[in-house]
Amino acid sequence: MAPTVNDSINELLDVIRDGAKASSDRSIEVLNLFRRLTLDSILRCEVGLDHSSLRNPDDLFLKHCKGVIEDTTKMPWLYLLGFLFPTLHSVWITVYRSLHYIKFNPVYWLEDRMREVIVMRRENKETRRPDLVQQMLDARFQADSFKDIEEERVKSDSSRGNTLRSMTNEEIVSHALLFLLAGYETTSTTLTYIFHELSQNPHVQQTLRREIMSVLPRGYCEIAYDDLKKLTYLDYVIWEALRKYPLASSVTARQCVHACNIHGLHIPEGMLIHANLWDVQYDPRHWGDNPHEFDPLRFLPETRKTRHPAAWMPFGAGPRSCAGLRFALLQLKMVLAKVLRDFDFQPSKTLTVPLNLVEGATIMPADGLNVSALRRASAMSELGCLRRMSSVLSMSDIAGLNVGSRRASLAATESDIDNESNASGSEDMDMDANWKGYLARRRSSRKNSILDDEPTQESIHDIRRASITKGIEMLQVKSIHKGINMMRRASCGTVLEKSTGFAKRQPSSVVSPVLRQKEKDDSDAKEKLHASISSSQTEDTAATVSNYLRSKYGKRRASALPDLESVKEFAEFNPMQDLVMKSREQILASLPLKSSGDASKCPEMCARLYKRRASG
Ligand code: HEM
Repeated sequence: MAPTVNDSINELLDVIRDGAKASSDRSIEVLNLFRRLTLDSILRCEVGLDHSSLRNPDDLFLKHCKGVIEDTTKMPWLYLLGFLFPTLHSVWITVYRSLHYIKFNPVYWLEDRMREVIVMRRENKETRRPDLVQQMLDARFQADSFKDIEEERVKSDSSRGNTLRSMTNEEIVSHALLFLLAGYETTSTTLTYIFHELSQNPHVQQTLRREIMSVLPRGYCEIAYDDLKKLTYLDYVIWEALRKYPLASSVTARQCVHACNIHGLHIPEGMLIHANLWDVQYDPRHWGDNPHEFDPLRFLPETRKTRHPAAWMPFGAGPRSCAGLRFALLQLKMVLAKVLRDFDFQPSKTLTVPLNLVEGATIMPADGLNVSALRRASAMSELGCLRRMSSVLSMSDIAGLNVGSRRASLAATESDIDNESNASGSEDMDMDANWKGYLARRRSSRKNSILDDEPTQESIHDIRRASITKGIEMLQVKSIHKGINMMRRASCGTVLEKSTGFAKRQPSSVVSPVLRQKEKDDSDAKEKLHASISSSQTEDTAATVSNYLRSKYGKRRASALPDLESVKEFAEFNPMQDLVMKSREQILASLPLKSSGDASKCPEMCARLYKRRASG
């Protein structure tokens, strides 16, 4: 499942990027986006439909799912009657169905599509795939265990006794529909609330991002399931959002089976009981004096231990609690981990707080949610990662380049450098084309099939190799400027300065004096390099470029964080930050260093400062 969800999230990243670019304050409406994401994931994981409502906002599945949820907000009287008079449920269902003759009911459209898929999957044995529908098709039960729902059928066929039976098509259709709607609406609304809280609480967003970056540093394309388990603060953020917004509280009703007394309150048999989750999850007895505050640290293990187990139950409780809990949590974690690596979220100018909520099947923001999505300089989408890999791996080839024979191209004028920036755009396009071509081929190969092949290691490997080859080609066949440009891009966490064309680091608050000196030396080297390129001193320039590139980028690994940031992010996230920084300062002070050049001679410092990987 994780690779399938990964695919959808990669598409989401592109849509966020494009959507934010198109708006003046980079704001995007995320509720609708997340609905499209969760719809795509659930359709892929549940019924094997290769679907992309993220790419196609007019998608019919999306339209009808939205229609179902909207109906639940427009006809609350019918749902209320259902709750008040549950024994008359067959009447309410008939009323609901009859309304179809007045107004088209989107549930029927979805039911028909599910039926088509299931009939087709049952008839065509070659369409097997590891999804939920397949499990239902394969399932076998004791006929007796279905007495309740199949009473008529089992009675009339009593001679069969304990024979096994499979699920009927109609049973599978109704389960599939339930999973589709439950999976589509709840997770997307939860994501919306989480992004709202993150944009309102920048310190939480920052801490969470640091944790994510420390476990999944730049260069990681796919997120492995095991890595997600290491993200504990991410868990706290999700749990706290589900505490503050128990959006599915309206579906936690139970019917009393035996009359009983609870704390003196008599509950007769057959009575419908509804847990008021909003009261429970804001109760100061469990959550302290300020339950309205968004504080993920409420879920620290020691605090959790002392709390009543039923004080938090956004997924319901007991044997009939949410059947999609694990899937929902997996998806929430993957989306947050990937999106926060690439974007910084802030409240949009048009946002009004508190959110205007509306009740339907779930409790959701009535007007969606607008947030501003700012792409981070270090954004590392799958494509970016491939680009960077190709840039970095090509370094082994640059050593072999005959720099001297490229004098002509090194004698570049200022306008050449500008052209080079444009050319780098075309390289980007080449790489984009590589990637898009690969996706298009994958899609067209599945065009007439409902089957979605999982991306194999091989296919990922192929596209990587293609990008690397492309990068090497650029360096060898074209000019060295393009090589330089690629090396520049290899240094992530930097901003490009158009005027000089060289990377300049963001100022860092936690940088030791020696590291500062190193930065200064770096920037001096860059200026010298640029000056020599501009003044066409070809012989010197060739040597300078070659030395500069080798010393600066030659040994960097694709998955490594830039040295300064690695140390900074690790240290800032670590609660031992002060101790770490102090001990490092002490080590630095005790070293006999005269210049930053000496630093590289000191193995201890190299080990501590320069070669540490964030994942180390
Ligand atoms: C953050 C996301 C989600 C929340 C907050 C949520 C919440 C709930 C709640 C409160 C219930 C009622 C439980 C009870 O009565 O005790 C429920 C039931 C259910 N949920 Fe979820 N859910 C989420 C995601 C999902 C997903 C992604 C799926 C499917 C893929 C799903 C499928 C179901 C199903 C099938 C039931 C009915 C279980 C039964 O009656 O036995 N849910 N959910």
